[in-house]
Amino acid sequence: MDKFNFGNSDISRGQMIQMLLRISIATVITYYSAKFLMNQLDPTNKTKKKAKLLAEEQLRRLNREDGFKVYPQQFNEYELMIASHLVVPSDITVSWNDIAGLDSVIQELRESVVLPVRHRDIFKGSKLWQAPRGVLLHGPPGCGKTLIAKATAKEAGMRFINLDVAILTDKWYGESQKLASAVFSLATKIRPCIIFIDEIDSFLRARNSNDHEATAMMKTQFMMLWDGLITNSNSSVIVMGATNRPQDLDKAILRRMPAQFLIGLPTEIQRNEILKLILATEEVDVNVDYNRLAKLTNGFSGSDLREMCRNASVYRMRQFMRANDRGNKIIDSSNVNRTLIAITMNDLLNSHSKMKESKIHTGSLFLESRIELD
Ligand SMILES: Nc1ncnc2c1ncn2[C@@H]1O[C@H](COP(=O)(O)OP(=O)(O)OP(=O)(O)O)[C@@H](O)[C@H]1O
Repeated sequence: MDKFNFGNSDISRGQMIQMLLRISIATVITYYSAKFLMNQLDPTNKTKKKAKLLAEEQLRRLNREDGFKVYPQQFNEYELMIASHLVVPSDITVSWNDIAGLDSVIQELRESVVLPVRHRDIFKGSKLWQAPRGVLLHGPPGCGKTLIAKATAKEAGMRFINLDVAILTDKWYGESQKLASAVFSLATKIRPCIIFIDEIDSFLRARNSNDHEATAMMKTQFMMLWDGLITNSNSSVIVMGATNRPQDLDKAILRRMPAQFLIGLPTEIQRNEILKLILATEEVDVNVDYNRLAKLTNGFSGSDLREMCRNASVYRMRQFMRANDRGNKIIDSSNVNRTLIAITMNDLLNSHSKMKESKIHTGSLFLESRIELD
């Protein structure tokens, strides 16, 4: 029998094998226990699990609704993290018809983005007639940038990744570079796809010496991956960014977004169109004067106009309920006098003056021109 000599004691081959076996089992147990413990201690563990489940569900829905042949198994864990921000086309409820007063922007987006993507088979030989790989929507808050990005995706039949950049920069997630690369590999796998980055300036602002080394590296990598899209002409992946502060963006980023659209505060004519669109689905009294409202709402964004109309409608409903409250009795909807629930000019004027006052207080009323002040 073979004997091994350890110091003063002899060990047989069997004992040697047994010892190696024990060491191996102990190593495996230690490895898995450490992994389990690290998973338990990782504060993002729950979020990651949730994100993975959500991503798998979204990808399954893409298969079901879009006839798209992708399966969660085809994606790595980083791509799944990003896929949790995927918006399935049927969940995008806005279209061009939901945007008022921005016809020229819509027309340009239709020609430069929607048509090349929708008809990419016809123009696949052309190196010039392609959708730009980067589109920048800039302008004050609440004027329709997100609305336009979603409607573009809907009209072009593109999938939409609403990228929350916090996930790339949050130190808890770590591995920022792998996630950044997953953004592009996922988008390419599910193309045609829009990667939408709201407040892109907070993520890709001009680089400076105060940047953390990891952040600077991630930005550089993001741009390299983006360049990969530009050279791969068939990829039909577009990065669409929205910002209130285009001046803060890195020049290198601006170069990668050749299509730039200013979505400014609406003019009087645009406000008139927006008000009509917002109120088109509501009961509105015949005395509502859209021209006057459009004149009065100088400095209001589309989102302010919506809020103004919503408050007017809440006010109308409250008045109606107070007048018709019969204790616990349910109001018979077939018997309601429709003129009593129609929003009136007074409701809108009251709502307007309250909003204007609060906007003046908060310093958020940016007038379009002095002429409209009076
Ligand atoms: N041109 C418009 N036509 C119709 N509705 C509009 C328009 N502009 C804004 N709205 C309304 O305002 C809401 C907010 O718009 P949106 O989120 O697109 O603005 P944004 O420019 O992306 O703002 P932020 O910079 O704050 O993200 C929309 O959901 C819509 O109800």
